[in-house]
Amino acid sequence: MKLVIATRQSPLALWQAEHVRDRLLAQHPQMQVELLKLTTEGDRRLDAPLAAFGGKGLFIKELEQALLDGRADLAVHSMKDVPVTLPEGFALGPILQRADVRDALVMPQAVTLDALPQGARVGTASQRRQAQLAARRPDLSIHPVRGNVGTRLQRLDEGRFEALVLAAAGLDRLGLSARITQRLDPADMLPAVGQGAVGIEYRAGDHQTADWVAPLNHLETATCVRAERALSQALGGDCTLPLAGYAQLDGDQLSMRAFMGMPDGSAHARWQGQGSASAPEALGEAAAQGLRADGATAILERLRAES
Ligand SMILES: NCc1[nH]cc(CCC(=O)O)c1CC(=O)O
Repeated sequence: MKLVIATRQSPLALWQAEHVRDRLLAQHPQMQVELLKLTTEGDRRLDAPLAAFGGKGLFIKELEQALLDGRADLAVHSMKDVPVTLPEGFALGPILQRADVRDALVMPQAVTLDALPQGARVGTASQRRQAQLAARRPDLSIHPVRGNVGTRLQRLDEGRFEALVLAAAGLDRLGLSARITQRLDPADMLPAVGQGAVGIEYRAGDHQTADWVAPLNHLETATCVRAERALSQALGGDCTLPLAGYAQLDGDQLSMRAFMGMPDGSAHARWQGQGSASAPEALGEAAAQGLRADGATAILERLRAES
């Protein structure tokens, strides 16, 4: 029994692949699990704006090629970065238990978002984070920053901005929790669809691999992420949209909050509702409809006109 995991080489991607490897070894002690470390087009072009070269899909194309070639059996991803529709021939398998879903502020000089001085510079390249920051603190000035978590922290340490927004899960996984100044309540900064969850992709029809990795699935997380991805899909599935969505499961009840806003803070739409845990996609679609009714249709038109 041998499984090969295709992974990017960023410290976060490696942590996640090693985590899946360790979980597989705990499940199947006789198994041999290897990592195939690849460099993706997205990694090679970390300085270009994401939308300019085709979006986040380019971070996983090389991993999928390795699956097709049979050089690897599975690929491990942050669910936040997995497009809602996979190319033909691939399937999304288990989704592991979600870690801290929240965004985090890293700020050497302030203690809370509200305590940041007027006009403070905040580093983020995410339209979603920008739209929500602008809705709450229109005075802040947004500075685009891309690259791995370490690169972004370095830019902060160089003094390019006063605060940085990153996913708490990424910082925690990298042992950088001590750098977090404030974990933002989802009411203040709603996370991205899939944030904090790690998922496994394999070749469609590879039942052997599917069977081996199936025990890693965390049903509650998978249900929530299904609802969140349905929201994204119903709004066009573009993962660079200023869209946030977070589902939570309580018994049979699935609840969800969604947000879409203009990155300049000039308009936003919100929705909140409940549905059945047995129909997560239906809740995600209801959330998309709710957002549209609250102004997201006009926001989507304005975004399209500006791009
Ligand atoms: N887009 C990059 C990315 N993809 C997943 C994470 C963090 C881990 C996660 O959300 O699971 C990050 C870094 C960040 O946004 O700070």
